[in-house]
Amino acid sequence: MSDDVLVVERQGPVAQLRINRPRQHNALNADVLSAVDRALDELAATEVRAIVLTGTGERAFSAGADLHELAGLGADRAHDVLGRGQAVVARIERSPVPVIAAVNGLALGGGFEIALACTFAVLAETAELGLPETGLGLMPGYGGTQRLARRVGAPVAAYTMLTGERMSAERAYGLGLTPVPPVPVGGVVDAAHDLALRVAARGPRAVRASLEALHRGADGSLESGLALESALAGVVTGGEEAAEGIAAFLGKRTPAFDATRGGEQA
Ligand SMILES: CCCCCCCCCCCCC/C=C/C(=O)SCCNC(=O)CCNC(=O)[C@H](O)C(C)(C)COP(=O)(O)OP(=O)(O)OC[C@H]1O[C@@H](n2cnc3c(N)ncnc32)[C@H](O)[C@@H]1OP(=O)(O)O
Repeated sequence: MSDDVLVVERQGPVAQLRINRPRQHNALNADVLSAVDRALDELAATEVRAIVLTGTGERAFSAGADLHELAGLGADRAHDVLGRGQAVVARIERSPVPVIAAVNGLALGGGFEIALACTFAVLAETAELGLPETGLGLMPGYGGTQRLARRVGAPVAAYTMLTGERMSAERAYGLGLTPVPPVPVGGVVDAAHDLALRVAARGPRAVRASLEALHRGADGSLESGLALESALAGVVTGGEEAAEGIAAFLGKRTPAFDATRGGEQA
């Protein structure tokens, strides 16, 4: 399951997608985004429980949209490709299993926007995040204007977009853009995999339902989110997985979630 521009590897319950255009600092072109879309399709049919997304090398996670591809795009075509690109990024955000970005270096423009759409990110100490588009007469187009403002507030989002100033991994951690402290660049993929394995060891249907509540709840009011949470929590609590998890705790043993049937999909 690999295309040249995207390398897909399975390691037990965890899959790794690696953007593989190191000479262009892993710039995102149509081939990369289409390959990500295909990989998500293929992985949806498997029992994968977490996905790690990273880039080849230690210089860049991704330097953003491919500027060669952007050059000369007319407004209509740009609107079309933006829409397709946004759809792939939204798919990452709404993945039923967590997508963990292992940000192995520069994440600029669309590269930062993709990292923002991931469930969470592990940053290399050398990582720098930025939205340089306005300096090129462009603007963020893969959700950065919306997701960054929702994550850190409009003033920091505006400053990042309007100055193009990059933020360090430490600054991003301080802003809450990552739940874990930055790690040495040589260990960022391993750190993301370790996190993925921690998630993969938990109740898979409970994880999926928790993510579904988080994602779908973000779209509406607190009231509608609470109603969604109680509906999902009801199914999960009444399921075989919860029965196994509780029995394992009371029996002072490790839960065998793999042995539980899908039951009613949460
Ligand atoms: C499902 C279908 C979807 C279709 C999608 C099609 C595209 C649609 C576009 C939609 C747009 C959405 C919104 C997002 C916009 C952007 O992301 S705009 C780009 C923002 N990124 C940048 O501005 C970063 C540009 N790069 C740099 O600043 C520097 O390269 C660097 C990353 C800081 C590294 O510098 P340095 O180490 O000095 O290396 P360089 O010599 O500059 O680069 C090496 C080669 O890599 C090429 N390159 C680098 N970045 C890009 C890029 N973004 N696109 C294309 N190519 C890039 C660079 O040109 C060099 O190439 P050569 O000169 O041939 O060696």
